[in-house]
Amino acid sequence: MLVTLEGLDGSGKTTVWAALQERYPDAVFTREPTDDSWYGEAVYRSIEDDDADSLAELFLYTADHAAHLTRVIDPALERGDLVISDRYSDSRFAYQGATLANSERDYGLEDPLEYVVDVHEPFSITPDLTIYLDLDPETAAERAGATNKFEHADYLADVQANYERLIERERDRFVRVDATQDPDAVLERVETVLEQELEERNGE
Ligand SMILES: Nc1ncnc2c1ncn2[C@@H]1O[C@H](COP(=O)(O)OP(=O)(O)OP(=O)(O)O)[C@@H](O)[C@H]1O
Ligand SMILES: Cc1cn([C@H]2C[C@H](O)[C@@H](COP(=O)(O)O)O2)c(=O)[nH]c1=O
Repeated sequence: MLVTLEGLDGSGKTTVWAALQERYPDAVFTREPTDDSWYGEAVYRSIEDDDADSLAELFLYTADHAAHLTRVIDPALERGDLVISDRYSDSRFAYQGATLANSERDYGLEDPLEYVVDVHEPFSITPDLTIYLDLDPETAAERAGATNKFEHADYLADVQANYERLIERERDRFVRVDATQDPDAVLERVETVLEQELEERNGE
């Protein structure tokens, strides 16, 4: 089963992801951008470049995703492992959807979010469950510390709007968790959601 954690920068995904490792010692814990491949390194270079071309950046993230699927996700799912990823394709749909929409250059994309979804369609795997840590853009930017070009409230507001579009059309896959709660309460809620999903699947 593939479970993904999504949300704005600073919403607490990595905090939850790290805590879940104690609860699920046999699961495969992974993340995007990857932090153990040259594809991921290329993505981090782009994140640091305020003038990066938005379309090129989309394809760097997508290349990292493709290699991540081949190297980590596919084999783990084939073994029947539980996979928990800190960010996954919805991050691309929401973030690059917003970046492309706001780009100075006109790429001729009618609906950037749909374009990014379509790029993934032939080769990617849709998660079984996506936990969305819901936080307002201002608090998210504050918690994240505004250390990169994405961590600003006005940009994160556009990203949030894109996440809402994604949630609206896949209500069964997404579970929203209130990320304004204290970290223990957030973790407890995430664990409950995950347990319920695992029980349902085991009972099938
Ligand atoms: N529920 C919470 N309440 C208050 N602060 C939190 C909460 N969860 C995490 N934090 C703090 O917010 C900051 C960002 O948390 P974290 O790195 O887990 O977020 P993230 O969603 O993974 O961010 P990013 O996407 O930018 O990597 C950290 O300082 C963390 O300690
Ligand atoms: C996977 C992915 C990530 N991003 C952005 C979101 C963050 O600002 C950075 C780095 O991610 P981290 O969780 O803070 O380490 O990259 C993105 O724009 N598109 C993506 O697909």
